[in-house]
Amino acid sequence: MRPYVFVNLAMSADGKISTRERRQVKISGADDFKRVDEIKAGSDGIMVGIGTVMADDPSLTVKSPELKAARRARGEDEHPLRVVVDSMARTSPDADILCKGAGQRVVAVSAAAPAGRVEALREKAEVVVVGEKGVDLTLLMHELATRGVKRLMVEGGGTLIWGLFKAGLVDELITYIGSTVIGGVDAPTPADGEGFVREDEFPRLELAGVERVDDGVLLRWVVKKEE
Ligand SMILES: NC(=O)C1=CN([C@@H]2O[C@H](COP(=O)(O)OP(=O)(O)OC[C@H]3O[C@@H](n4cnc5c(N)ncnc54)[C@H](OP(=O)(O)O)[C@@H]3O)[C@@H](O)[C@H]2O)C=CC1
Ligand SMILES: Nc1nc(O)c(N)c(N[C@@H]2O[C@H](COP(=O)(O)O)[C@@H](O)[C@H]2O)n1
Repeated sequence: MRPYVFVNLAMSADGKISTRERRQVKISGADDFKRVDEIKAGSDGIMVGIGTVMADDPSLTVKSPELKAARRARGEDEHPLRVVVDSMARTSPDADILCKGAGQRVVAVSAAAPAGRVEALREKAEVVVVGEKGVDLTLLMHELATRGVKRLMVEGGGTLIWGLFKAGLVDELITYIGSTVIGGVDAPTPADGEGFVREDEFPRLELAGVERVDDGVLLRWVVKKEE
């Protein structure tokens, strides 16, 4: 049992999701940010890796007052359950994702995480231990499903997205391609990590939507199930 997992990200025309300094950059325009807010508000959970928390310090809150009100009217928290994938419990207890906006948080750590940092995080979030040295994403998905997460949005970054593809845990990939070039061999891309080598390992995608948004294009891909 696991949630439906969809990845949403914004990349430049040359396929970069940030600069080589891993600084947060604005790739999307106003219409795309509105779309992202809507799909976030329609999700039960939203997940990022610790690399994104340290680079961007995102809150991952729903921004629109109307969307927050609609969630409350459905009996939901204003914001989806926020999840950080963080083997060594490096998330700062002062991170925006733990401090901004009401609602529940899960920090997924491994058994190797230092006890003191885990205890500090327990003040702000539920800490789930899944995996020995790194976070076992399959076990984490099961834990999230038992907490009622049916639709999970993944906001990045590239290392986490790679890990999810590698584990066969992605159902849908939504990419906004913006009208800019970032460049840099070390700039992060939508799926980093070690990468696949054999063609028979490559996840296969079916194009489910193409739409012009702002000055860029939104692509929706559905991951084909293995036959
Ligand atoms: N344009 C966009 O849409 C977005 C851009 N970004 C950008 O992405 C960059 C951050 O990406 P990145 O550095 O790759 O960091 P990620 O957010 O992908 O976090 C990666 C970290 O997650 C932890 N992790 C734990 N278990 C796993 C696992 N099983 N698989 C994969 N990762 C795991 C690892 O750290 P540990 O071993 O310590 O647990 C790993 O280094 C930033 O520059 C940010 O601005 C981010 C989101 C969206
Ligand atoms: N969709 C999208 N477009 C961009 O241009 C971006 N830079 C990002 N980045 C993601 O948005 C997060 C910010 O979240 P908060 O506003 O703090 O809630 C950031 O961390 C990236 O995940 N996304």
